Amino acid sequence: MIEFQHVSASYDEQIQILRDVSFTIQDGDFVAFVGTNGAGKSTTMRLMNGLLKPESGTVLIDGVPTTELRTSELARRVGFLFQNPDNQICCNTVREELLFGFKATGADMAQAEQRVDRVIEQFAFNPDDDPFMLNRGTRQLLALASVIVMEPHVVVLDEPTTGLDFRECIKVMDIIRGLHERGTTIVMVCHDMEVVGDFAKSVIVMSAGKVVDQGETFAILRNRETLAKASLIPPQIVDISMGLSIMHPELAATPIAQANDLRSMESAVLNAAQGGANRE
Ligand SMILES: Nc1ncnc2c1ncn2[C@@H]1O[C@H](COP(=O)(O)OP(=O)(O)OP(=O)(O)O)[C@@H](O)[C@H]1O
Repeated sequence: MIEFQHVSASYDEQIQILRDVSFTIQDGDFVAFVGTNGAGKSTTMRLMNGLLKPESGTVLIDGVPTTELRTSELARRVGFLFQNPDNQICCNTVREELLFGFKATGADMAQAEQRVDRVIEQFAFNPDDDPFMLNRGTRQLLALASVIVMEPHVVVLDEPTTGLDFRECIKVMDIIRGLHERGTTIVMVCHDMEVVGDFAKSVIVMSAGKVVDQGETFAILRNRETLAKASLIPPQIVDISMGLSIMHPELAATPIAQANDLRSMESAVLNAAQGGANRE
């Protein structure tokens, strides 16, 4: 479990970046942090992996303040994927890169070699490839794999799909969904509301260094006040569903006004059409 209790933070003690931020992320959740540029989302992520310490308030990982956890212990509990894989990759071969976290935390290397072999197979990597010669999407997958291989309880992802094409984005998100299904807690910063709607179970909305709303994904993505506060545009189907129920108030009580994805919109529209045909 991750708890932020009245956390304030800054980089240079002059400008306060986070102000009195409180939230709880339960084990096994899949949470998306959303909000405008500069809202403080990445800063919040840095507080979770101890790269930044709170100026006031407490960040607790499994009940222990991050200020009391050694960096290696924190790294074992919370895996972190940076926005740019090139800030993460530092070794000359794929295999070395996947072993790096184990060496840095003094882990059992026999077990490490086994896990690395499994991940190389799962991702279909060539272990001898030079990471810096790989394309952007594969470097992102390698950075993700080097987090996953450590099997942390929590994986924090700062905009995991930025710079990826559609196919690469689906591949990365499918791997993250698989992790979540196997019980890993996922915390993700994401600007793409389609991705948030498709994957996240809950959403925390930030604006100007504060949490302005939090809750179940579609309760947030359907809240006009919250969307306006954080300048968010909901996923397309949600936008259409909300728009239709404004333009046609008689639809507000029908499944069309509740449709959050293409499949539920399709069945709501077909049902409505069949109802209309039966009445004729
Ligand atoms: N290393 C740093 N030193 C000083 N100020 C920083 C640093 N990193 C971020 N900031 C400032 O902190 C504020 C919050 O930045 P942060 O990156 O946390 O926001 P964000 O919500 O993740 O934004 P984005 O969506 O653009 O990534 C911004 O005003 C930013 O300029």
